[in-house]
Formats: sequence, C-alpha cells, structure tokens
Amino acid sequence: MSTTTFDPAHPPQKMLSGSNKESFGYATLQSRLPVIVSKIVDDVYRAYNGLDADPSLDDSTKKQKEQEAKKIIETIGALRYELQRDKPFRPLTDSYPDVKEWNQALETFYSGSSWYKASWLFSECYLYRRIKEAFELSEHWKDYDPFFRQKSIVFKSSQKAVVAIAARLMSPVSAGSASGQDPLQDVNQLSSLDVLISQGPDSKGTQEAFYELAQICLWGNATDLSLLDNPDLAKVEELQRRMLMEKSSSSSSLGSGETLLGGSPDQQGAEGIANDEPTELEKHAEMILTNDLDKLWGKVKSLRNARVDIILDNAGFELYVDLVFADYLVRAGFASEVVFHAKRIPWFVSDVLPFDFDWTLRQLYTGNADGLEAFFDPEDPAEQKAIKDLGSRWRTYVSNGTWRVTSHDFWTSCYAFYHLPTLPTAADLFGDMQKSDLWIFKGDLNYRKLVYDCLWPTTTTFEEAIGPLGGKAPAGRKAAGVPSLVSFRTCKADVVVGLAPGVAEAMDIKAKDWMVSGEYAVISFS
Ligand SMILES: O=P(O)(O)OC[C@H]1O[C@](O)(CO)[C@@H](O)[C@@H]1O
Repeated sequence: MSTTTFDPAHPPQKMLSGSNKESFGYATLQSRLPVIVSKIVDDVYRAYNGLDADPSLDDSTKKQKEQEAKKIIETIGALRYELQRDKPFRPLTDSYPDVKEWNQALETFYSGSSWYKASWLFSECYLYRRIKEAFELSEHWKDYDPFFRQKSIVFKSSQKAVVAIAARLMSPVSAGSASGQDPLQDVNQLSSLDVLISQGPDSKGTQEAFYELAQICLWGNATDLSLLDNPDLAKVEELQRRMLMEKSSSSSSLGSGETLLGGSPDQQGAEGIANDEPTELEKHAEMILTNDLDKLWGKVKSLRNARVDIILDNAGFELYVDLVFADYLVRAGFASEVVFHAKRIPWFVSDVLPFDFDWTLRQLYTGNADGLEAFFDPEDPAEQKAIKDLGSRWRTYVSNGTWRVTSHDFWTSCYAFYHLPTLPTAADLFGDMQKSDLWIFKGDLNYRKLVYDCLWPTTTTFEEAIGPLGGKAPAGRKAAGVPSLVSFRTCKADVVVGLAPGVAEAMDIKAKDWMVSGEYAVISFS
C-alpha cells in the first residue's frame, strides 16, 4: 500500500503539536501522559501480586506470567522515559495485524521525528499503540487491559446517576395515573420516558424524550478518565449531575430520595421548587457552544427501522448513556439496527473495548442473581428492578441482533477520519458503514479525528472541516456514500469549529480554558 495520500503529518491547517508550549498538547505530553503511563505500572504490579490467589494457574504458568509482568513493567518505564526525554520514535516490533501500517506511516512521515515534534494526535495515538506492544510481546498478557480496573471503579461510583436515569426511563407512570388523568393526554404527568417514547415516532413525547436523552448522551462524555488523570470520584459525581432533570435550586448533593429527573408537578410543588426553574440539564444547554440538535432531530424523525452506527468513546458511564440513547432510537421505531464501534486495543484509558460492552450489560442485568453482590445496589427495590429490566432489555437487543458490537483497527490507527473512504485497510469498514443511515461520533478524540486535529479558524463550518465526510466534499457526501453524521463532543482539545463569529472571543474572556476543560460542548451535524 502506498501511504503517500494518507498523510497524518500534513493536515489542511497548521497541526496541533506538543512543540507549542502554550498548547494543551504540550501539557498533555508533559504532565498528563506520564501519569497515565505510571498508573499502568501500578496496575500491572497489582495484577502480578494477585497471581498467587488465582487457582486457575499452575505453578509454571504463574512463574512465566510473573516474569512477563516484570518485563512489561520495565518496558512501560522505558516508554515513559522516551516520552519525557522526547526520544525519536522507533518502529513497532510486535506482530499485531496493524503493525505494518504503523511502521509504514512512521517511516514515511515521521522518520527521525519525536513526541514533541510530531503532531499531538500522532504522538498520543503512538503512545497507546506502544502500550499495546508492551503487552502484545508477552504470551500471557496479550489481552490484558491495564485500564479496566479504573474503568470499573469509576463506573461503580456513577451509581447515583445510573440509577436516576434508569428510574427516569423505566419507572411506571406516577402522578398522571394516580390522579386519574389519562397519562397519554398529558405528557407532563409522566415520570417514565419509556411511556413517552411508546407513543410513537411522531408524538410530542417522543420529541421531548429525544432532546433530553441526546443531551444526556452528550454530557456523558464529560467524565472520561484520560482527562481526569487522577479520577476524583466526587468530581465524577458532580459532572454527572448536569445530566439530571433536577431543578437547579435543589440541594447540591445527589442524596437518596430527592426528586431526580423531574417528577410530577405536585412532587416539585411539595418541595417548594417552582416549575419554571431551569433543570440542571436545561442550564447546561447554554454550554453547548454550537448546537445542531434541531438538525439532528430533523434527520432522526425521518427514520423508520433504520440502521444507526455509534462510534463509541468511553466505557463506564458514557457507554451507559450511549446505550440509553440507542435504546431510545429502537423503542421509538427510528432504528431497528444499531451498530456500536468499539476499539480493539486499550485506548486513551477509558475507550470501550468489546469486552467492556458485554461486561457493562452483565453488571446491569445480573443484579444480585445467585446471591451474588450486585454491582449497583440501590436500596430501593424499584430502582434495583429498573436497572435489571433495562439491562435485560439490552441483552435481548444483542441476542436478537438489534444491537451489534464491532471493532476495527482503523479506529486505533494514526489516521484522521478524512481517510476513512479511501484508506485501503479501512475499505471493509467503510463498505459496511455505508449501509447505515446515520453515524453518531462520540467524544473528543473522534471529533479531533473528524476535523483532522488542526488549527481551523473557529468559524469554519463543520461541513468544511470534516473534508471528504462532509457535504462540501468535491463529490458531495452522498456521492461519496457517506450518510448524515453527528458529533457529540465535550471540548477537551484546542480545536473547535462551527462557532458563530464572536463566540470564541467571548469565551476567551469568560473562561480561559474553555476549549480543553470538558465543561463546554458542541453538537455538530452534517
Ligand atoms: O474520551 P474523549 O472524549 O475522546 O477524550 C479523549 C481526549 O482526552 C484527552 O486525553 C484530553 O486531553 C485528549 O487527548 C483526547 O482527545
């Protein structure tokens, strides 16, 4: 394959790079990535110390595993050193299927280059690929995910929001039915989004549910572990509050028994909260700096039994809200097939691997079956049931083929998504994705790869910035076989497009780190 037309080193605008000391790329290479790498060492130590307690290993395998763990720890330490001293990149030496493509790109575009000189995107992707190499060169640790422990801890700490959302979706109709009103006549009387959605694709309830769940899906991207390089669980909880339909004047803790996600007007009145108070979710709508939800709704409402592809980002809570949104699309009749694209190798700390997907569903539907301790253990039996029912429904989607999880090496390559339609090694992926009616890209890294991670003026249109995937592509998006697409992204890198004139300047005054803090977001539709 010739890589000359697939160039990760020369994006259409000046590339983001760690060579600029003012950039977030520099800060990431300088302080965040070394911490992430050190945590891998800690994790392998812990795994290695736990080997003795593993009854499935015979003595000789245990010994081999221990020796390999020591080697991995050494290799990861050396990798941190290379990064911190800005040593030149070296070719990969394992035999994972993508190695040839990586080495070709290194040789063609980055020969003699190094972490701070190359594009930030390339360096960061290369780092995660080198981490994979350290494990891949072993016999017993090839499939080990050094980030799984962190993913699981943070997901567990998301219980309050997980439960609140499950209850919002699944709990039975409350006030409307209790007051004898026909709940389907008055959507405000309903506590269950499931009931709203079941009114059919053209109903007001389905539309309201769309706006709420799409924003929940967006803000799920705020809690990823690569940004929280020292995950502070209280911070995770705080970030998740924004997804709830709580009134903003309510207390700042998610204590049990409080009215989460709305509830009936009566309930709110009883708590002394005026109905016209904005909810947390509504308040945060102002933080979506370019918001194409209306355009997305225009597309979604035209779909019937369509195929929707979701290019996943993080495991844990973000995956959970992605599944909530996918569930909505199916329940409302818009989609009959949802394809989830996961990563094949541990990536940017918390990205979803196929294993994470299955594991997440299991934690939900298993509950405390067989007397085992449930992963989520809300005291209220109705909440326990809501989680279990939701998980069981999702398991059925997987077993009957409504939901499919897939993965491809393209998502962990060094290439921007500009190259998806033409990169020979992605031809099978692109061919399959062309059968879809809508692509939903989650998260910051997917956004960076969509817009080629370069310094576009912030008023550049999204259509233009995504090049061949956009409507402004020379052949036109449709001719190129690309369906409508949307990006749900909280901003964690110093690139953003699609802003109205003056917005970036106003933000610079309002919040210096608005581009990278994860506090602000964009929803961009093409
Ligand atoms: O999980 P997300 O939203 O893709 O975020 C990953 C992003 O986090 C960061 O590590 C934040 O610096 C970026 O390098 C990367 O783009």
